[in-house]
Amino acid sequence: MGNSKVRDLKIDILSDNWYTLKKATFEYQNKDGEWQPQSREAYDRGNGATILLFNKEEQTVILTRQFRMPTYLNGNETGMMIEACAGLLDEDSPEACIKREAEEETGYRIREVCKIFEAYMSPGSVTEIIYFFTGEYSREMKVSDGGGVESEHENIEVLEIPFSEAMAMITDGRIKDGKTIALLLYAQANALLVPDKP
Ligand SMILES: Nc1nc2c(ncn2[C@@H]2O[C@H](COP(=O)(O)OP(=O)(O)O[C@H]3O[C@H](CO)[C@@H](O)[C@H](O)[C@@H]3O)[C@@H](O)[C@H]2O)c(=O)[nH]1
Ligand SMILES: [Mg+2]
Repeated sequence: MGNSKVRDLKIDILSDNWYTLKKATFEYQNKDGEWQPQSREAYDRGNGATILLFNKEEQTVILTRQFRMPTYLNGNETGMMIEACAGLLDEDSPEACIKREAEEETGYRIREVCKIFEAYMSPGSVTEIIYFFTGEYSREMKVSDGGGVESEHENIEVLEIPFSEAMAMITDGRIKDGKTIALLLYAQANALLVPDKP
């Protein structure tokens, strides 16, 4: 931590049930040099990784569909979300995490992944940084049905969708997940799904 405009930082834990809700109390030096007391809450659920699995030949991407309670509480009629495969790092590196999650959630054992960027997805309220990857998949990489970890009741549906359809799903609102939109737009901007010239 190296911001000289922040001093006297204290952290209180407001909730420590599944993840951690923290309250940071501190002073922030404003433009006039005055120190102002502030407090901000931050939800800490660790960091995560996500991946766009794509197949250039077939022009398809692998996405997942699952129930997300927080969206159900905020206007998502069914609570179902279409998302790129993603997971929390736990003790793993981002690359090891995303390979593990890809296999658990989608059933594909991906050999090579490419880190494209990292992003705080909700910097005013959630501490999490997400590491973004892309990876090519093909039939022979499929080692199981995926679906997520049984004991965690993940109930994840695996979808294989034409890339053009996935892009249309952003526009018509069927895809409403920030990390998934970022990955699909990245793929379009960088022509990832454009077939190799013969
Ligand atoms: N019992 C219990 N389980 C929880 C709770 N919150 C989450 N879980 C479970 O913990 C597991 C976490 O699964 P991961 O695959 O590791 O993470 P994720 O939920 O897919 O999260 C990913 O996507 C999120 C949304 O975009 C990201 O925020 C996150 O960083 C990550 O990328 C899931 O089975 C989820 O249901 C909780 O409060 N209680
Ligand atoms: Mg997940």
